[in-house]
Amino acid sequence: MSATEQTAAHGTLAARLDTRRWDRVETDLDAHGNALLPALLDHGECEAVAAWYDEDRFRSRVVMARHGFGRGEYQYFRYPLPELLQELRTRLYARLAPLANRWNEAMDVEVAYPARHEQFLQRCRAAGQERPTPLLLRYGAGDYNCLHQDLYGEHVFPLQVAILLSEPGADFDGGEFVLTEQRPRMQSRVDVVPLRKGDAVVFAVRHRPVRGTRGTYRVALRHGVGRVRAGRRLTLGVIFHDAL
Ligand SMILES: O=C(O)CCC(=O)C(=O)O
Ligand SMILES: [Fe+2]
Repeated sequence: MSATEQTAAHGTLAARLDTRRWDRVETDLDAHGNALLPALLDHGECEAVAAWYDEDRFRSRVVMARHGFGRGEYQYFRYPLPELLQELRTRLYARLAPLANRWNEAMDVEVAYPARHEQFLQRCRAAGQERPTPLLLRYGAGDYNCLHQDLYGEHVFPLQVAILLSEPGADFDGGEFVLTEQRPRMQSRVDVVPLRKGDAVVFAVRHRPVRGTRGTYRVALRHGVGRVRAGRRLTLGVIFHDAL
């Protein structure tokens, strides 16, 4: 079955996104700084996207060990993005922009995000952030991704999405997606997100607002991937701001 036929079997991406409980996604993001979107892609789509890794679709490749980022590698797509990825990026942005605006208001950040992704990309471009940031990551046995934040310039959209393309327990072991939160004057807290093949996680890029007894404060987040114990693990990363 082709990727297009698989999409038809699972409903169009637009229909799949429309039937999600976005109110619950927002509740989870507000409470935990991350939310699971189960089965965002079907297995056929995951395999098709994973196969892109060996195709000529990228502007650059990063070997993580060379930069102290961990072990494994990733590639940044070049424009134009593959249609499925372009559609994911545009549609997810539109769903998440209202929450991003609410978060900024809560954190007293005077940046408002436009309703459409293309309008936000124009703002990025005007500041020299023109290079696409969506990426495909590939890990083998022994690989991991150190805790980090995906910041690429002055303009930052506060949420991003990662989609697991491989099946834990079958394609790989270990390799858990983890998030840490650094709260002011407190010890760090960790959250492990139990992703299956095709599931996505939406998470805070850098900060999120937390309501305390004396008003709202800002918590700093970082994300990473624990050591892959065996097999191969691929992820599609959807970041909404472009890079310098
Ligand atoms: O491989 C992963 O699950 C993490 C990928 C990542 O760091 C990202 O999408 O920004
Ligand atoms: Fe990342």
